Amino acid sequence: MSSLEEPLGLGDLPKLSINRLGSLSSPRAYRRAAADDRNAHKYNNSCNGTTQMVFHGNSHAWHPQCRQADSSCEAVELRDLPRKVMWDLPSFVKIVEVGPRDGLQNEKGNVPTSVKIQLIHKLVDAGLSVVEATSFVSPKWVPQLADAKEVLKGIQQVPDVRYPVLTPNLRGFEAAVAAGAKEIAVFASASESFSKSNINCTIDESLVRYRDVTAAAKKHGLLIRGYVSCVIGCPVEGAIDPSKVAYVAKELYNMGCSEISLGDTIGVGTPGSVAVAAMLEAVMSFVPVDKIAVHFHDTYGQALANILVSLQMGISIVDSSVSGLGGCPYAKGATGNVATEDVVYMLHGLGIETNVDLNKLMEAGDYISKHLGRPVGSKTAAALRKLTT
Ligand SMILES: CC(C)(COP(=O)([O-])OP(=O)([O-])OC[C@H]1O[C@@H](n2cnc3c(N)ncnc32)[C@H](O)[C@@H]1OP(=O)([O-])[O-])[C@@H](O)C(=O)NCCC(=O)NCCSC(=O)C[C@@](C)(O)CC(=O)[O-]
Repeated sequence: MSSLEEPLGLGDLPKLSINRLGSLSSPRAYRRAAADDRNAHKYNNSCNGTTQMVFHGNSHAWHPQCRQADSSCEAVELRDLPRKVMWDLPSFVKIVEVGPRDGLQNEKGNVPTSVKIQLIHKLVDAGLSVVEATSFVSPKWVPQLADAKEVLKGIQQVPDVRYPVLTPNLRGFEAAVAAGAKEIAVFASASESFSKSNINCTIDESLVRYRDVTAAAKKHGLLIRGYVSCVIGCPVEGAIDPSKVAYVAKELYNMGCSEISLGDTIGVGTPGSVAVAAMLEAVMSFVPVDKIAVHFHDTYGQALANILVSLQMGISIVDSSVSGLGGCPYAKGATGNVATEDVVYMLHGLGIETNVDLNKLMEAGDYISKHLGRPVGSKTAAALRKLTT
């Protein structure tokens, strides 16, 4: 047993091959790439190649730009540098916004249904194509989402946008379908203790239950998302063996989940070779990489670094929560998900497309933060607001 205050025994995890990480940047590769870029800068613009960082209001990004006033170097913003030092990054990342569900399930105060609906509309308006709307779980367990039916019915669904909802059992599934759900999500755990405290059954019992739910969903032609929680650590059991994560992911994939989201529920993962990379390697043995999503809570401030490593390993689906809302009522010590604004800022900075408008996303973040009566929980949004007001 390890408490949250004690470091998890991650060193005990089995050592798996991490070949895909072989392409991570080395200092030598970095120096070579940087030299190439300096040369390109000089050759293309016949200038001395010195640059300064300039803030571009429209794109909300800092870019290196030539110091020479009359230079045409503006075009040479060293855009390719990230790709030179970090190989294999995807050109597009799909963001799955989980704020209205994962975020609001953890709020102590009551959030009115109309506010939840408005938040979802704002997130879709910002360009997010997947917004997890709510959960059809027992209101005794999660009273915050007791208005699931009203929320789902109240949304003006936009074509081509997905609004998955969590369903823990057939009862929840039927209620979700009756309210108009077109996509559901089942949620299992790689930790026995968390499975028991979150859904009151063992891992294997949950898989039996989810076989019924996914069979029913397939009959109705619904899309199915599968979650695995505690993929790195559990507040009760400590480090979780990657083979346990791989087992649950494989079972969910084989029962018809089209996307498997791997949740670092208590946010203890680090980008080091053992924790996140080994877990992803283990899952990739059973689930195609383009079907895997990563879901990092930011308890230890490691989420963005973990996402970056995941991208380098081929992942292109990332879960996040506007304004960093979130946590799980049944995972002691878990704080919010990584903030969507911070993920978008990082991805755009890497030259990766998301189709998300950061301005509109920040408006959604302001809206819900104001409602909850606290400052916005995204570092990016806080910094950009200071810069532009
Ligand atoms: C699974 C159960 C229902 C088992 O709960 P149980 O108590 O074992 O089941 P039960 O069948 O005895 O039901 C208890 C009561 O709930 C009712 N009930 C039963 N099912 C439903 C339903 N679908 N909708 C509405 N009501 C329901 C049922 O009718 C009964 O009511 P009563 O007869 O006492 O009046 C419960 O444990 C539960 O709802 N758990 C959900 C907990 C939850 O939502 N946790 C947060 C989501 S997971 C998460 O956040 C992690 C994730 C996904 O984000 C990834 C990550 O971060 O790692």
